[in-house]
Amino acid sequence: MSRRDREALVRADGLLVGYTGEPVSPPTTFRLDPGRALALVGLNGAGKTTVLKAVLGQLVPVGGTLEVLGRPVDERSVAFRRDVASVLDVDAHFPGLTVREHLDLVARGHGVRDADDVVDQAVADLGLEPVAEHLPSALSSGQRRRMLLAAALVRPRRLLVLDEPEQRLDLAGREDVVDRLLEEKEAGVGVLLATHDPLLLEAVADRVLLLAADGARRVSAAEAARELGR
Ligand SMILES: Nc1ncnc2c1ncn2[C@@H]1O[C@H](COP(=O)(O)OP(=O)(O)OP(=O)(O)O)[C@@H](O)[C@H]1O
Repeated sequence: MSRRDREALVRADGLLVGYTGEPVSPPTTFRLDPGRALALVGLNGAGKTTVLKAVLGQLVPVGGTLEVLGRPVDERSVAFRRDVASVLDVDAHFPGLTVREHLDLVARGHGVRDADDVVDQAVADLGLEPVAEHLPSALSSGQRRRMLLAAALVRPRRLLVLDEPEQRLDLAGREDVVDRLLEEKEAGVGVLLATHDPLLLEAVADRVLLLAADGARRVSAAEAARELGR
């Protein structure tokens, strides 16, 4: 394996993902390097989330090879849990903790030393100040989504996996996410996302992989954004 290959955060080769042994999308081949962003696009049901679940170790691939951080996925390993942050479409939060308490718990649970500063920054970046002391039940769906995104940003990470981070966000929220993801890339984090948002594609994605029934192929961000904008 070359040094470049060893440094890849994700390498998929002929990857087939699906449920009960049945692939839901064509084989996909891609790699993601530090400081880069790869976007998966495609129609509803094309298999984007399923690919992300395989990368996160929530599903065993049906075929092909998949390596994350240089080895087959083992989501139980300490290194994997330390280095991989994700936000899927799951409302994963503690109902009895305020926004700030939730973020603080995530940061401290991951051993972040300057947790107070990191949490303050994420609260500000995601526009959560007005609701920082609120319980999740008192948040709008977009504010809850912002909290979940913030939770991924208060913990250490080398790889950030996001499933449609634009969901339920207003334009200002989507612009906040763009700004944060550009900072993530700048800091050397690799970003793997599924999205339907032309803004994210054009502003953040370095590569775009289109999943379609007749095969997966690379398209330009502009081409994908045009398709999605229709
Ligand atoms: N738990 C499951 N068991 C069986 N099939 C599933 C399961 N979850 C999803 N599928 C099927 O897998 C296919 C791909 O779903 P997936 O959620 O990956 O699509 P997607 O590209 O993320 O779509 P969307 O744009 O709607 O989020 C769909 O046909 C879906 O019905």
